[in-house]
Amino acid sequence: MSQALNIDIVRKDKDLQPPLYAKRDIALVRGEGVYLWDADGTRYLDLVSNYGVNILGHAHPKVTEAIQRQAATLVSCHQSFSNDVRSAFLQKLLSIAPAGLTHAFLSNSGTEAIEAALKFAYVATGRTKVVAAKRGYHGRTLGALAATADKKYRDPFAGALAEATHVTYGDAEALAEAVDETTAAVVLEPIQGEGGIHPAPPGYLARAREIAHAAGALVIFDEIQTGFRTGTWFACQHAGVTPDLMALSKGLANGVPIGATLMTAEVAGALEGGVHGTTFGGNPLAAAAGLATLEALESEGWLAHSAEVGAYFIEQLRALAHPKVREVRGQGLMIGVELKGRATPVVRAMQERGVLALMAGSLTVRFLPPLLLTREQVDTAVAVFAEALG
Ligand SMILES: Cc1ncc(COP(=O)(O)O)c(C=O)c1O
Repeated sequence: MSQALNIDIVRKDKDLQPPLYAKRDIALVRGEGVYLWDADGTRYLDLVSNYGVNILGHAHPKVTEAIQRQAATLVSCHQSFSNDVRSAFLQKLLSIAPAGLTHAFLSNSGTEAIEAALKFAYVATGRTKVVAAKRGYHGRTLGALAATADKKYRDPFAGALAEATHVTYGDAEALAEAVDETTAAVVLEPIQGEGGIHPAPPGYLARAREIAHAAGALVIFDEIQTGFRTGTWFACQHAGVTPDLMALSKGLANGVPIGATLMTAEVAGALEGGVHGTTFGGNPLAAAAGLATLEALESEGWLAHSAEVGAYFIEQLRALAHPKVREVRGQGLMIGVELKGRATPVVRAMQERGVLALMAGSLTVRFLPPLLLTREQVDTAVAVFAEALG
């Protein structure tokens, strides 16, 4: 394929949409496993996996087969009708959920999963105030945006956002001060993703649950980015803390749009018809992809693999002891390298060398690869990262 073809696609993609994204200058057209190809036929090692979505890599045979089979059977089915594949998916999802989360509402994205969690917490508590964390990211619909901290996203909509207080992540004292008898929910990521890959300090999630419950508020864990990626099904399982509501999306169906809001029987019991709804949520296509994804994660042993390879990745990054690196943080295959300077040039230099990485904030290079990554591919990634640092 010619260079002109790639540039032409990039230009149209850019010109025909509102300018909401800082575009990278390649057009990706195909993926297989941990690799992506652009329209010119250049191959990239994918440490982005669509911002953490393609947990089983691209075109995983079992997920592809499930999608093809379901596409030829029944794509769409409103949740007012029952469906065989949706039932099987829900059963599987709730069987791996932390004990106590017994019901799930299905939607189509991360922000929708949070939006539902907030509404359910409002209804279950009869309150509307949210306490969330500085650096926290929970999506950009108006409800979810109230919980998101970044002023850049919030300020244009300040007048339209629900009441929310943002406290320093990891500071239980600050949380205890902010939570009161008007608080519906405390919303936290077990590891902050967009905010720079910051794992919760030991004991923080358990303390947050205690503080919330003492005030009659609920705890929402946002596992949209952490889910399936940290060596266990869910990151809160490392801390042994179960929330009242848990939001999932990204990796859950390996690329088919999906969101899920898991909840306790108590929260489910407080909801009634009309509280929330969606036309596409729970569609059989996404359910089939989700079921195949969860089954493959389990039967092929990818959680244990990601714990092992992730620890190796972190070890190799730390071993670089590069003077431009401030800190390496993460768990499993959710890894951030905070630099002493801007991350953009490093991410760009890696792309030029055939490795795709992400930013998290302006200083952190973020790696969210498919769990399929091997030690050899880690070695390549670390060598390219070191070269890109200069
Ligand atoms: C922790 C977290 N919550 C919520 C979201 C929003 O998900 P979506 O972009 O699917 O709406 C994201 C997306 O990056 C996320 O990382």
